[in-house]
Amino acid sequence: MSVEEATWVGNSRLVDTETGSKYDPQTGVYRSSMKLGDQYQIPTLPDLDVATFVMSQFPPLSENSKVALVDASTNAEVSYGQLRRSVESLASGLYHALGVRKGDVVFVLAPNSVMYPTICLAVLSVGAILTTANPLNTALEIAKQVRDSGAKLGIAASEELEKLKPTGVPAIVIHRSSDEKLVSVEELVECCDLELPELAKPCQKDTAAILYSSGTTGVSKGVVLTHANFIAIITLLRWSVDVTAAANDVFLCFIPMFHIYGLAFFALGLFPSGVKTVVMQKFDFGVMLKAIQAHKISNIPAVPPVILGLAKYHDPRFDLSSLRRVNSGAAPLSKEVADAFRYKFPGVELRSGYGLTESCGAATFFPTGEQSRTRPASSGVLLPGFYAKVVDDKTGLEMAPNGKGELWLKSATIMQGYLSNAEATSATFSADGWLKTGDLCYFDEDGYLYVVDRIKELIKHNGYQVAPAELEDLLLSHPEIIDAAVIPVEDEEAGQIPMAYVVKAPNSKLAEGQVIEFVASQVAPYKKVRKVRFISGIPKSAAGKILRKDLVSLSQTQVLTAKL
Ligand SMILES: CC(C)(COP(=O)(O)OP(=O)(O)OC[C@H]1O[C@@H](n2cnc3c(N)ncnc32)[C@H](O)[C@@H]1OP(=O)(O)O)[C@@H](O)C(=O)NCCC(=O)NCCSC(=O)/C=C/c1ccc(O)cc1
Repeated sequence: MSVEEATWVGNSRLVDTETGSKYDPQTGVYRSSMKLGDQYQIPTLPDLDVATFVMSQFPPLSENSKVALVDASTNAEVSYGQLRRSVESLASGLYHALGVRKGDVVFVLAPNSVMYPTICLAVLSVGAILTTANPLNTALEIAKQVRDSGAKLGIAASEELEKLKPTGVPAIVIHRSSDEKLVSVEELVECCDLELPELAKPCQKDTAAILYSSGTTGVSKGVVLTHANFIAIITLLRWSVDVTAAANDVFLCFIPMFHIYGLAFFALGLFPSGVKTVVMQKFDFGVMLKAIQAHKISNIPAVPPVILGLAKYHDPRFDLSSLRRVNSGAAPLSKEVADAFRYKFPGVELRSGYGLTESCGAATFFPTGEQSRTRPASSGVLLPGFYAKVVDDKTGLEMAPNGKGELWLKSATIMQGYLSNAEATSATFSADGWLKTGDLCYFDEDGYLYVVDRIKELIKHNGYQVAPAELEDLLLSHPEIIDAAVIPVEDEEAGQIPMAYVVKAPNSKLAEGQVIEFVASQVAPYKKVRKVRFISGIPKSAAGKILRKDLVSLSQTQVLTAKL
């Protein structure tokens, strides 16, 4: 597959601007009524890999000096030409110097940096499989993911290397180290330039990444995504950048590249649009305001807590007049927060989108800011090529517009399944291949999606997934806890916080603070249980399933009672 063959012809906007999702009463299926122009068709050539696909659409060689990435803390710039060379050199180093081969899993443990996209594109170029993790995860959590994914090599920020050591997996660091025995990505980028043999190249059906998500129930599982899944979402992303007129925007990246939202946008998907992205290593509100002013940022893919922060705490000493578009994803954006943001920033288009790790990122979006302004509670319309059903959980019937039920999805971006977990995979797909999202939704008559509630057992803290089952397993490992259930409690700033109901062993003197500390010492900060209530028994169904809704109602009553 040559680079030229993968390149789109021209860049004119052949976009059908009819929007909405059409409902077919015969089949009960909603589908996008928007059409992709000819130049945005999802490539079907079987021997195409996502790295070749992305790099084939970099700006032409005559524009090699165009800036792709800027480090927000040092202002160091990476041009598209440098990015291409770094990817090719690192891929060569991974293959020839480190022996990484097609199908090997490479574990990336690092915060955001301008090097992160190079690492992802190089790993994918050699046909290795990317697995990523939050560097705030504990050594125990990382060891579990290393084991589950079968990682063969680690690529870590130097401060995270210690967490990989106990796993025994060989690891390299990102920046050159004073320890001469440590190989670094920087050295490989500088030294290696041997060609990759044709045989090593991956193709569309090969696995590209294993990202972790708890899905609708249970603990975190490896979501298997292919090159084809990424090629499809990246095609749609490029189309959406064009259709939302964002092609000349300067983007700000603080959402993490180790999750699908940041990975699909910033580590892979925005480069075909030729945009410039300013990268923050981690989120800091003040640093974000400074970066917007200094780099004249116009577009921020964000999450609700950041939008709330901008609406509430924006410091007028900063000039944010460059801002044009802010996206919200990863967690529900309330109408109140959206209204408050629009009041503070009347000239900025705020749009919500809906997506999942299991759908390789976005499934819905808003083509225009106006559509979003008039429907502040909606998450937009289906992306082209997506099909949806809204299924009543009791009757199994497909719901017409305004009828609520579980959202089911089909598209070229949907995962292959959960790694080595046939049971969870078959529970998540219907017999005829629909992905059951675990979200309670409806479409209005114009085909706009509204996410009403979560059916799945999941807590979203700052847009990060927290699996109740994982915290319950931990709580049950405490010698003085005989039963436990973890539920979400609404929180203005973080969206939700995890709260535990705990049954103590007889005569135990366990206190709330001890339970909080016990969990906190073993999990990443965003998973901490932040409230504990003791209870005599956990309510369960006849089949032994925790009745979480009853506990959520109980917690709300307890809050009200405490207020009186
Ligand atoms: C920017 C946020 C909202 C806030 O950042 P933060 O204020 O730094 O807070 P953190 O949650 O990152 O963690 C801070 C915690 O870590 C701690 N911490 C800090 N550094 C340290 C340290 N080195 N050591 C140990 N502790 C530390 C720190 O003390 C603090 O602890 P605590 O106060 O107890 O919460 C951040 O949480 C964030 O980026 N969240 C986004 C998560 C995210 O991208 N989720 C996407 C999942 S995928 C998905 O759903 C996709 C949807 C999608 C939807 C639509 C689309 O179009 C496409 C996709």
